[in-house]
Amino acid sequence: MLELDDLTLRIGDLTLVEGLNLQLRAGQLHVIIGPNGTGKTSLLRALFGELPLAQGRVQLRGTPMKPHSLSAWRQGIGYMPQNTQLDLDLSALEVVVLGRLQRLSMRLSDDDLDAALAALQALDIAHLADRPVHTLSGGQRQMVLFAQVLLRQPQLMLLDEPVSALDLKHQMQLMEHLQAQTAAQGWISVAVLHDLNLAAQFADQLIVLGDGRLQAFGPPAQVLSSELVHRLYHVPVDVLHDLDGLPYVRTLRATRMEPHPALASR
Ligand SMILES: Nc1ncnc2c1ncn2[C@@H]1O[C@H](COP(=O)(O)OP(=O)(O)OP(=O)(O)O)[C@@H](O)[C@H]1O
Repeated sequence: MLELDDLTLRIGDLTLVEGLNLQLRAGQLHVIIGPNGTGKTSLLRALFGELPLAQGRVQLRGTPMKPHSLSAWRQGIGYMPQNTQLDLDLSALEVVVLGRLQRLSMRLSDDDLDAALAALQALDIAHLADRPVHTLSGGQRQMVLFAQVLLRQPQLMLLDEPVSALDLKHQMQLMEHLQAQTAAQGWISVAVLHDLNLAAQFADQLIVLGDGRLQAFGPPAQVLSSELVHRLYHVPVDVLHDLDGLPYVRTLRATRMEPHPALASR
């Protein structure tokens, strides 16, 4: 369990997130949704120990996060930040092996290399293994960094917009892998997504942030409503349900473009 108790985050005079209480369970995929600038990235950074807590407590499996022992805290965390720029003179395989950094001694073991290759294969990107990472496309980099955090075998997985550069096939591949491994390995996974339909399809629990506060928390079928989406994003939507009862969001246009009169008469 990851417990957030009365968490408040500030940068200077700006309060980013206030009074957040959450209990996130092992084996579940939690997806944070919410408008731009509402504190999603800041929350992940705080959970990784990159942004100090202004107030409140965070505990992972009973162990509190403490400012003087952050490197120990981070050992159990797979963190994939939003920025996936990789100006390194390393191959994709070498970048993935860095996921084992906390365990690497002077030499790489065959086991480390096998695990890195297996992670690339599981994500269908083994063909990228020898490519220098600075030559990869944005989507390829994102997949390689995902393989790297998988290799950490984290207790807590923090992913900031992990599919933002991915095509449809790779979005599904990454999310399916994350969901399956979270359940199988008992990870506590937290991912920020902007795509509400992807969030509804894969989240066990949605964490809905708006105006720096928790607006809703729970399974997508209970949480996602037209009223909530409209209140958050000020966009008219219908929230419909598929045959499995999963919600999906259809955006509605408030106005329709009329053809220019000169074109309409043609
Ligand atoms: N280093 C910083 N200095 C000043 N303000 C910051 C800093 N980092 C974030 N903020 C502000 O904190 C607020 C929350 O930012 P954050 O990046 O957490 O939002 P977000 O929900 O992840 O947004 P997005 O969906 O656009 O990625 C924003 O108003 C942002 O401008």
